[in-house]
Amino acid sequence: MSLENGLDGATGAAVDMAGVSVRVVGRTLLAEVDWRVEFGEHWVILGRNGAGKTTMLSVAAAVRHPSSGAASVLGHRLGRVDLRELRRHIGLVAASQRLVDEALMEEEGLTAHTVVLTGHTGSSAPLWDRYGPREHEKAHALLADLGCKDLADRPFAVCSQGERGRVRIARALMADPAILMLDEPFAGLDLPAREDLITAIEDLAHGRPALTTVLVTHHLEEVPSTTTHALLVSDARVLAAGPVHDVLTSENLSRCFGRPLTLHHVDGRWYVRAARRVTGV
Ligand SMILES: Nc1ncnc2c1ncn2[C@@H]1O[C@H](COP(=O)(O)OP(=O)(O)OP(=O)(O)O)[C@@H](O)[C@H]1O
Repeated sequence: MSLENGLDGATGAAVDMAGVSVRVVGRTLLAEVDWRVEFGEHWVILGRNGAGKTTMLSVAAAVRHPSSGAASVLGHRLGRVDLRELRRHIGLVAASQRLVDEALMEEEGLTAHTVVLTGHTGSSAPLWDRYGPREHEKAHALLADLGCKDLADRPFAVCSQGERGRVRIARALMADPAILMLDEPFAGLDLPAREDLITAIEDLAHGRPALTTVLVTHHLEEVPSTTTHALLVSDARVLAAGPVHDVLTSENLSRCFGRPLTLHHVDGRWYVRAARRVTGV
C-alpha cells in the first residue's frame, strides 16, 4: 500500500472511529467513541479540562493507537498502516510541540521562513538540499496566507506567541496535508491575535475546500464561523456529535460543562455565558 500521492488506496472518511477506547493503567482516557469526519468538514471539539479532547486528537492524528475498537484515518486502519507514512498527510499543530531543534534555533537564529520550510521535510532542522526555489516561494506564500508575510526574516525565537501560532500552521501546510488538526491554537493569544488567527483559519476553509480541519478549543468565542460540525466530550465519552447547529445548543453545553449556560449565535460566531442566579432586591 502506498500513500505516496496523498490518498492512494484510501476510501471512506477522513477519520472514522468505532467503539474506540484508550486506557492507561488504572484509567480510561476515552470510552467507546464513535466519530466520523468526512473530507472537507470542519470540526470543533469542546469539553472540560481533562475530558479527553487531546486524547481524541492524538488517535485521529495517528499518534496514538486505541486500546480497543477500530480507528481509520484517511481511509487507513490504524494498526495496519505505517504510521510515519500516514502522519505525513496529517498536519498536527499543538503549542506544546517542539518544532525545531531549540539549540539550533538559538545558535543560528532560524527565521520564521526557515521554520516553515522544515515542514516540507517534516524535520526538526532545515535540510537545505531538499528545498528548491519552489519550496522557498511556497513558504513565503503560506506565511502570506496566514497573514504574516512580514515575519519571514524574523528569528523564530523572538516571534510572539501569536506569531508562532501562525508560523506553526504555515509549517503544517507545507506538506499539503489532507487534514489539519489544531490543538488549542488560541492559547495565550491576546484579543487581536486571536481574532486574526480565527480569520486566517476561516480564510483557509474558504480557500482550500478540500482541506479537512479539526480544532480543539475551550472557548465558544474561538469557534470559527466556517465550522461545520461539533463534538462535545465529557468524562472520556462523546456527549454529542454532528452538524454544528444541532450540537451547539445551550442545553448540550450546559450538560457538557456541568452548569447552566446560555448560548448566543451572532454573525456566524458563538458566545456563551453562565446563567445568573437572580438575587433578591
Ligand atoms: N499517559 C497518561 N496516563 C495517565 N493519565 C493520562 C495520560 N494521558 C492523559 N491522561 C489523563 O487523561 C485525561 C484526558 O486527557 P486529555 O489531555 O485528553 O484531556 P483534555 O480534554 O485535552 O484536557 P485539557 O482541556 O485540560 O487539555 C486527563 O485527566 C489526563 O490527566
